Amino acid sequence: MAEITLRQLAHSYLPSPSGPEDYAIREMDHVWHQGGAYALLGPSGCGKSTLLNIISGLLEPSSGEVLFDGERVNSLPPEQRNIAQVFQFPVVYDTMTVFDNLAFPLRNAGMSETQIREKVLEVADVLELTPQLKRKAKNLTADEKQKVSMGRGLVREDVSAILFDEPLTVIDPQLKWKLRRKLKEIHRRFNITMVYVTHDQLEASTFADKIAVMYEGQVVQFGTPRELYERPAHTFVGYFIGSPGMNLLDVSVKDDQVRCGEVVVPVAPKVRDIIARSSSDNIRLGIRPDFVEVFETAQEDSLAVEVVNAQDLGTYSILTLALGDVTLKARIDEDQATPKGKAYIRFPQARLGVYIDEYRVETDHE
Ligand SMILES: Nc1ncnc2c1ncn2[C@@H]1O[C@H](COP(=O)(O)OP(=O)(O)OP(=O)(O)O)[C@@H](O)[C@H]1O
Repeated sequence: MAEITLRQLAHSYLPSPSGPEDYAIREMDHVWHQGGAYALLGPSGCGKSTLLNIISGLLEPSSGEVLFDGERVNSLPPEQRNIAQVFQFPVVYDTMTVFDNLAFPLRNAGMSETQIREKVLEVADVLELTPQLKRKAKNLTADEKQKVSMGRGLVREDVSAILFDEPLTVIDPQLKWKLRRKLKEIHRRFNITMVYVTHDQLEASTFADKIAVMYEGQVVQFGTPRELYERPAHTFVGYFIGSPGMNLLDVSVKDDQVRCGEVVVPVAPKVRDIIARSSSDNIRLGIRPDFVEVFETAQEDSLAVEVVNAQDLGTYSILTLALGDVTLKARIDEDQATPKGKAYIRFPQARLGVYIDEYRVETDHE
């Protein structure tokens, strides 16, 4: 069991990196608390595997520290870190039985055969592998093999954390859901710190209590699925989480009014002041499609838009709207009539985020 702290951690695969873009991991501080169920979510190439390999000891970071329960482990090899890692492709000993595969780490640790049997049977039961215990691993299906890989991490009582690197890649879609639930159940039962790497937001939010979103070698937000959805801390989180992603409108202040192109956007005075004071030319207002209010007639503070498209998705529709030269999306429920041609939209102030140089700025109404 361990709390894993990453302190001023950075990693470059290049011998002499010259700028931030040469780093697979840009300097970061982060804590994975003991017993947490975490996901590390981000697009391909953002540094997820690099970070996992640094935690497990397969890779030594260029700078910074990895601490387990406050003890620096940078120079400890993987076998002394007591971290179990489950990779995309199952790692099993094909010629051994499932029982022997699961028993392998325990025999290595010198545990008695009686204890080994007890532990293997317990883990096999949780993973629903009991009927396969006597079978040779080479005769298993891909998902059974992956369950054996997971089981090898779970049998060890000394394990500090289990790191999963896209573990369901080789699993049939209908079984993925079942295995994800299994993992959640295992997490509750064994209370082990688990970090689950994925590029799939659904996988991340069904498994994890908290998600670290990675982008270009940095954790840009660490929060519950709800926090990531309702208050994205970075434009990337707004774009990457949710479907469709958050609307982002380029804005500036002209004649004391916040404008998106030529359209004046009504915002709270505090928001206007923040935008007016900023010297950046990268300022955007962000709002999720489901927080955009849509009306058929003009309302106080509403903006006139053209309905470009309406996509009926059963219980809701996604509208594509033109606000001046800008296109945005709004989601309306099935009980709301779909407007045609002209419509009016309003941005509830509490749902509107201000992003300066991609990061969300705190405003009073939040
Ligand atoms: N062994 C390596 N040598 C050099 N560059 C590497 C190496 N491994 C990864 N990289 C680079 O480091 C960056 C981060 O890669 P990493 O594999 O950690 O990302 P990832 O988020 O896990 O992506 P994926 O989901 O595609 O595996 C990428 O730009 C990648 O090209």
